[in-house]
Amino acid sequence: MLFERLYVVLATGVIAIVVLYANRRWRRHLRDVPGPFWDSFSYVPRLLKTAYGQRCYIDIDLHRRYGSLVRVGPNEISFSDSSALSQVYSANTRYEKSDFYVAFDAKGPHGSMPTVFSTRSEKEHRGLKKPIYGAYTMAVMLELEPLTDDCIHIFERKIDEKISQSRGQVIVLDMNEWLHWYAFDVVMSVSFSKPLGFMQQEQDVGGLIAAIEGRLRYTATVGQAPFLHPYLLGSNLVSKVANYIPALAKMNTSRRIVQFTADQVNRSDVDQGGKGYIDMLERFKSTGLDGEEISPINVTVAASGNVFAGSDTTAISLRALFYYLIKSPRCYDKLVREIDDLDQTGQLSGVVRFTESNELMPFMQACLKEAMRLHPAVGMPLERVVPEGGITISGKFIPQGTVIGANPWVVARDPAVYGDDVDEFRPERWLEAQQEEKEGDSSRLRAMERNFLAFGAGSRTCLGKNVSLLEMNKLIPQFLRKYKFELVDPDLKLGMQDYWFAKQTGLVCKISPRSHK
Ligand code: HEM
Repeated sequence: MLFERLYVVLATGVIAIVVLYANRRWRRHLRDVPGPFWDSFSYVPRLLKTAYGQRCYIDIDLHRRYGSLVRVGPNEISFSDSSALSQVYSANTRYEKSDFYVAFDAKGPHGSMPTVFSTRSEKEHRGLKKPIYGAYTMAVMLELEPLTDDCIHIFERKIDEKISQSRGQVIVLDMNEWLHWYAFDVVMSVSFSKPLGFMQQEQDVGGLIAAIEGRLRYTATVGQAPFLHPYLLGSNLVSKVANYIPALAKMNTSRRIVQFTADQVNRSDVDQGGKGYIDMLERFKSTGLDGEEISPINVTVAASGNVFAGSDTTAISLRALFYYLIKSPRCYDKLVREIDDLDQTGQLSGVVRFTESNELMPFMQACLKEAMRLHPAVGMPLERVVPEGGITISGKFIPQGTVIGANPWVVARDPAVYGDDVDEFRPERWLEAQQEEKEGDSSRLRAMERNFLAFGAGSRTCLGKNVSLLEMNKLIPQFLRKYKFELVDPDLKLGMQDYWFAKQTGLVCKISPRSHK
């Protein structure tokens, strides 16, 4: 009797699970969107694929196999149709961020807090962004430019010392980590008026880079099945226990990153007076800028965005540019000629200024754009929720509540937009499109810009874009003017760890002084 009852309970359970999964798989409207069969059944394939750290390549491959719409989860669709991009990622969008971003919330003293980056609500986003966006303008960055110069001086001094220790010969430098240290020192300088000393100490100060990396592994992976987060590191109890398990402690670092930021916010050692500039933190704190009040905890949360998002992204873009240039001697030489011509005619400052690079170096701008096209810093879909009324993409109706997203890596490789040589590093494509625009046809450039999601798009476009443009536009010409860069292994193909940020591994370079410098 007991066994019979047990059998009935078990059979009912199994049937319920089968019905649940079948219901998911054959959901109306989504059932005929192509994609790997098991991805439409369960969240496990998504979790596994992301945990593998190669999501950008996986997504490119999926779209090449299945077309512009791919079902990548029971309720998730990846799209690459250009015509839908400006609708989904627009300035006044109704497409809110998905729960993928939940695990990116900052952990404050009183629990999780959505940040300007992680908040799902567009309304809340506007409220969080309004008091701080004034600190990210290019005018502010130009005021803070001398802080970037200081970091470039430190970087140059370090390289020069190593070259002189090797009697003026070639040195070998792990540009992977040095570019990261540079990017971190700059973003800390413009944010808090002081570099943390990554380059000075030649190490990951306070383990901050490792802390961010660990957290990203968690957020990127668990974000594939965000309903798990409250039972994992989103739970206070689990989070406390995780601190005693080294493998989990590495990922349980959100509170530490926020605490680090709070220490900077509460600093007493930085004298703002007489400096001739106001750093970003002071601007966040100032209530006068946009007439908006901002609470102390919101200052910390806003500043933690700079800590979390401000270094990996720029370092990845810089690495991409160095790598593609070295791999393409034609482009490398052309860019060096552009810089040298300006240098020889006295048009460059001691440290190249942003305006010199931005206004006088068209090929340099094209190289930067092309490197960021081929290697966007974010390597996973920018997920959004379809609002009321649904959306039709590639002729297919997708209902309200479905999670859709375009991966910047996928849309940047659309041959219909960028041409058949889409996988090649060819900066000239941007100059050609700009020329067409000058001649009255802007269609190609507009399409290329629309598919360029390296900085995101619409209302959630990167806030720190100007910070990174400042850093990159100065460092690259300055270094190419002074040094020659080669790969230690000329056949090197960079490794990849894609946990939201598509981080390269293995960029080890030979650096030698250029003879006339
Ligand atoms: C080359 C460098 C950078 C790249 C490629 C980049 C890329 C991106 C992308 C793709 C997004 C949108 C993500 C989404 O839609 O989910 C984003 C948002 C954001 N980024 Fe960046 N980023 C860079 C540098 C920075 C820097 C230096 C900072 C801070 C100093 C920063 C702070 C932010 C913030 C706060 C957001 C959220 C904006 C919002 O939702 O309003 N980023 N970034």
